[in-house]
Amino acid sequence: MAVQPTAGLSLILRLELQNSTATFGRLASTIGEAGGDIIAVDLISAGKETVVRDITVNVYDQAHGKKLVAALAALPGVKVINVSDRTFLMHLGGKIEVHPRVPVKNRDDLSMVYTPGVARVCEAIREDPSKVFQLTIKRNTVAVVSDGTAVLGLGDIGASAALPVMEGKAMLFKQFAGVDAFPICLDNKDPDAIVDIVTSMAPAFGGINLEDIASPRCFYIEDRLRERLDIPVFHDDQHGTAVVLLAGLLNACKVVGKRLEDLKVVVVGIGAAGVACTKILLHAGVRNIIGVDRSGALVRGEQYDNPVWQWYAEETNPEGLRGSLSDVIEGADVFIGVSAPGILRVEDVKRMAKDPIVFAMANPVPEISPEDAEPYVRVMATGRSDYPNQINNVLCFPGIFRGALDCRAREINEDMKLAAAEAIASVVGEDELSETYIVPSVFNKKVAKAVSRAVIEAAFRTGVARRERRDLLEV
Ligand SMILES: NC(=O)c1ccc[n+]([C@@H]2O[C@H](COP(=O)([O-])OP(=O)(O)OC[C@H]3O[C@@H](n4cnc5c(N)ncnc54)[C@H](O)[C@@H]3O)[C@@H](O)[C@H]2O)c1
Ligand SMILES: O=C(O)C[C@H](O)C(=O)O
Ligand SMILES: [Mg+2]
Repeated sequence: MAVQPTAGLSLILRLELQNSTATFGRLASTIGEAGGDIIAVDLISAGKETVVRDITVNVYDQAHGKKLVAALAALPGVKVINVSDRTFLMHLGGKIEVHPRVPVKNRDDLSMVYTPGVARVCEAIREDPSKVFQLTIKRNTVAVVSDGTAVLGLGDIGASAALPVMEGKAMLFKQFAGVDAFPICLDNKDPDAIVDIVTSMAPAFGGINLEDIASPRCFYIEDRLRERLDIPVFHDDQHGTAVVLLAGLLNACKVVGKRLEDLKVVVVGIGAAGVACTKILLHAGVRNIIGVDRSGALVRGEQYDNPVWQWYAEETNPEGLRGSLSDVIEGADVFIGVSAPGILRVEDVKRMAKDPIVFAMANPVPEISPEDAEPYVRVMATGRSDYPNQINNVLCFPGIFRGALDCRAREINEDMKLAAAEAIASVVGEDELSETYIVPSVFNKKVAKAVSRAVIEAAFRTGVARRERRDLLEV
């Protein structure tokens, strides 16, 4: 599926060029003709006969990058010295590190932060366990836990391969909401073992963000952990996604002038994200939702091995539509994809209702490319950073945990999620709303603040906050 060249695949080509404008001209036009997008040109060294330059080029995909490099290597006067991938360069050595909050400059400091002084702090926590929130990292630290079974849309790629995503989540927690998050990838797929491991490590954390754990195991793991722990347990692919989806849909409906209760919504991919998106939409008042997975639409009366699908079939698809995505998409107002790349065909988009809304949220490659869909849709969104309308759980998880940690919430409940969705939607003013601006940018500093404020309010309202309101001023 064609997507435009982006920074997601950006190459730095170190080239030795013969010192003539003709060489550079040929080089630039070869890159342009091959569909590469030149982002930067840097001079590394200059000699009499040759110069060495770094040319940064965005490409479509790896094959495109290879073709482009081969075309350059074939040019007279051009020698390819090295090709590096900027994304890989950003991952060298990992993306996060731990910093001490107080300096340890001498023996006095050492005897306070460490032995013997630390022992009194330990005793204080033993006497009053709630002091762990004041005297340790617990108050501001979240574990990002994955078993590597549903990493983005890449599937079960294992714990080590999941680590770059979990590090990325940890970075975003810190950058957008000041939350210290730690990536924990478990080389274990036994749901009960995962529950035991996470329960055992919970003392160090103020919250647990489950990430990229495949369904239906993710439902069991989250439910058990919520029963066993007194800190928020939040499966981001379920609830973070659902919150942002609802925020986007609230605003998209304003743009197209439709009401939630009148929509026909098709959700494809009835896994972690699809189930949670459906639940939040039902909660928000959407009545006609049809869920489609690999074997077609889920229909009441059928027997499914997955108990969550059994629930799903009972609660959705009021008209009992059967068949494939193509069969059920006729007349739909909204398509929500949380499944796999390229599964939505242009012909099917054309058969949706007037002013269709398409949220193709599979990562890293959406269900349909915006380039293919845009001519036929009114509002188009993906999960990616390189297109407008990024419906991605990063708009939710930093702020929702910020709020939960600050008021020391026991859990993140339905009211807190709805409040978060409304807060995200409200950051885009009515006068700013448009087809290409239904959710705020991830970089909009108002987002995490608005979300955490709304979440704290909802936590107090629903009685799950463990701090006094007045103490929040100290945060
Ligand atoms: N944009 C976001 O914020 C966001 C958040 C969460 C998940 N996602 C994306 O959604 C996708 C699913 O994630 P998940 O965590 O729910 O995974 P999951 O493994 O829990 O669920 C995926 C579901 O999609 C179904 N599926 C796969 N291929 C399909 C196809 N061709 N047709 C119909 N159904 C198909 C699977 O059977 C499964 O039920 C991934 O691509 C992920 O990157 C995006
Ligand atoms: O990681 C993302 O970009 C969003 C989401 O958590 C996903 O699994 O795709
Ligand atoms: Mg995820």
